[in-house]
Order: sequence, then C-alpha cells, then structure tokens
Amino acid sequence: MTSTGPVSCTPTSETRRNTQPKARLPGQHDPEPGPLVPDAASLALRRVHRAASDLRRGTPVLLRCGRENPGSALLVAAAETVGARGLAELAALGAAPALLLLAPSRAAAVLHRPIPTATAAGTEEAPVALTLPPALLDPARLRSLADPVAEQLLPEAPELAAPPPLAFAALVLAKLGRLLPALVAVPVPEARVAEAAPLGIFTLPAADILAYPATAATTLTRVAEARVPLEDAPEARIVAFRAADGGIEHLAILVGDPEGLSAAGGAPLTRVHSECFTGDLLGSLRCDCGPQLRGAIARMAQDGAGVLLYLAQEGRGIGLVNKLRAYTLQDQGLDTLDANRALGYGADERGFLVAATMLRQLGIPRIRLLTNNPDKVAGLAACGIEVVGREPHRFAANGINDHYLETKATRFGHLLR
Ligand SMILES: Nc1nc2c(ncn2[C@@H]2O[C@H](COP(=O)(O)OP(=O)(O)OP(=O)(O)O)[C@@H](O)[C@H]2O)c(=O)[nH]1
Ligand SMILES: [Zn+2]
Repeated sequence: MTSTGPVSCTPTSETRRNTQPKARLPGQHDPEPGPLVPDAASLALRRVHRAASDLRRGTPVLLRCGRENPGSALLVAAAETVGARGLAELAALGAAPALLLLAPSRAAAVLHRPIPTATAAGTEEAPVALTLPPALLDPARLRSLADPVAEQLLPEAPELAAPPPLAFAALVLAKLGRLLPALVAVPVPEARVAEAAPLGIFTLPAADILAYPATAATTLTRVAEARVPLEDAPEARIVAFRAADGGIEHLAILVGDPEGLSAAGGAPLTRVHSECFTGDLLGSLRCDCGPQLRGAIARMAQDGAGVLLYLAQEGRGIGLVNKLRAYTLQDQGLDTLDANRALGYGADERGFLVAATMLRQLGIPRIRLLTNNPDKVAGLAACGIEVVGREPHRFAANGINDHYLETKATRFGHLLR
C-alpha cells in the first residue's frame, strides 16, 4: 500500500505557520455596524478571493513576501487561462525570463524524467520551475504544458531552473482557484513593483494565501436552517454554514435529534461526505458516492439520529473540472490516485477543519464515524473531535467502479470491513 501522505487537521495546501491575525471565532457575529473597518482576517480572505478570481480570468497577480524575504515579488498567471494580454504584462514587469511553475509530478511528465522532490512548508512537495523558451510563451502551448489531457508535441523543451521565492504560495493560489497547478511566473524587481497597480494588477501578501484554508474554516457561521423531510428520513433538517470568504456553503443534514443525543453525552452516527456532482446528483457509476450518501441517511434514520456533513470539496478537493480531467486520464489507464498526481494535485486535497468546526458549532464533539477511510478518523481526531467508533460504509461494486474501489483499498488504505 502506498501512503497518500500524513494526516493533518488542515488541508495539504496550508501552511503550518499561520501568520494571520486571529479570525472571528465561529459563531461570533459582526460587531454593531460602525465605521467600516473589516477585521484583518476578513481582509486577507477577500484578497485571496480576488487574486484567485483574477487567475481564473487570465489576469496576472503579484505576490509579495512577508518578513522572511523582504523585497521578493513574483508576478504569476495561470498557464490554463493566460492570454496574450496577460503574457504581455508579465513581459513588461518581469526581470528575468519567464518560468513555468509546476508540481513535481507534472514537471516529470513534461520533462520525461523523474524529478527529485524537495519539501516546502513542512510536508509539501516544493514546486519545480522550468525556463520557458520564447516559442512556448504562447497561450495554447502553455495550456498544453499545464494539462496532461491537452498535451501536444512541443517545438522546444523547457529546462529546469531554480524555483523563485513565493513559488509555493503561487501554486497554492492556483489550487484554491480550482485551476491546474501550473503558473507562468516572473520575479519583479522591487523598483518596478509600483508599476503593477496602474496596470490593474492586484497585489497580495503570500502569507494570506497560506493562511487561507484555516481562516476560511474557522470563520464558518450558521446562516440558514430548515426542516426538509427526506424520502429515507422524514425527520430531517438542513443547516447551512458559510465562511467569511463568501465561498460555497457547507451543509449539515441532521436526521432526528443528534444535538440532543450529544447533549445527553451520546455519540451520534456521523458521515463526512465530500460533494460529488456526478455520483450524488446524476447517479454516476464511476464512484460509490451516491449509494454512500443515500445509504448514510437511511442508516441514520434507522439508528434514530445522525448527522451528515455535505462538504463543498468536490473531487477530493480538486473541483469538478479537474475531476473530469482526472476521469479522462483514468480512461487512458491511470488509477484515481495517479490521475490526480498527473494533474499536479495531491491524491487527496481535503482538510478536516471544516468538518470539525461544523460539528463543534452543532454541539456534537463525540461521534461514531461512518467511513472506510482511516484518514478521516485520524484527521477529525487531530482537529479535536472524539471519534469513539468507526462504522464501515461499503457498498457492492457495480461493474464499473470495481477498479476505483480496489484502488481506494490498495492505495488509499481504505478498510475493507
Ligand atoms: N479526484 C477524484 N475525486 C473523486 C473520484 N471519484 C470520486 N471522487 C470524489 O471523492 C469524494 C468522495 O470521497 P468520500 O466518499 O467523501 O470519502 P472517501 O475518502 O472515499 O472515504 P469514505 O468515507 O470511506 O467514503 C467526492 O468528492 C468525489 O467527487 C476520482 O476518480 N477522482
Ligand atoms: Zn463520486
């Protein structure tokens, strides 16, 4: 069995050095309306959202260093979305030849050889930088370098270069934008940093990006709640949680009264379910998500109470578009783990802090977890949730998802019973 990496409370793309000021506590509301001075954590979230949106539109953004590396500035654009204008802006401000920043797994495929991996921010693989010859500074060719699905034979091969400071934060930003983790980058000399704003280029500290997942998780608040009788569980309620980043809401589906059970010292049946548009909504046969979702709710109804956290972490945190790309690679012979790696993503990009924060806010600190995934048990425990037991949650293979289920057992360490 190959390990998919150490389990931690927080997503893999998160720094262990949270340099951000303290966020509002979960459940704590905005102070009385007064002078419009948002707290520092909300401002940091806003900056990251703005930067990720710019990358998604093909606009470059400028990353600045904090105290460790004063003077460093890196202008980056997503290889997947950058157009001629973005490339011209990079050329206008950049001090050196443009680089392509990639995860080592994608760089190895581009260079047709293994890349020795170093680590950044504790346990993460450090990005690899390749020097881009002028012939490759072209939107279509950059897309082909970023995306194994769109790969073409290229006129000139890039060469390995030293990764610039801030390369790691840049790749994390691309992942937060659910883009392929591949960026065109140029270091910008301090004397030229002031030229970015008049071009409409947004600037943010790299520390904001690294702190983002934890800040977003700890600013979750309950925003709506309603009774929604379900086919398999007539006594059900949905509670919606929103983070200060304004991103997609996470949902808790409460069957019966798990809060009351917890208040009496019990440990309700709990399922931490990552959203799967294809499996949950369309009944895709590629995975086991649909049966797991419906099966968990039915089991909670039988048990009398339970809570299902429906988390906006599509595709194990890589997003729907990248999951579809991963499916194309799986049709070409890769398994679900290697397909993620080929795209430059980790095998599993999810963190457990969101789930733990929701459970705490619901007043459910002790649970019996419905899962086959030992990382979920360890991850929730690392976030302070007491997992008093694990209940297996397996469904028979359907003739199409057999290899997927087998990979989860052999390569992700999923338990068979
Ligand atoms: N990247 C990727 N994601 C997938 C694939 N198949 C399913 N998923 C996603 O995997 C997630 C489902 O995982 P879960 O059911 O939460 O959890 P698990 O890790 O399988 O563990 P269990 O609790 O045992 O089910 C959903 O977000 C799906 O969209 C795939 O081939 N590639
Ligand atoms: Zn699925």
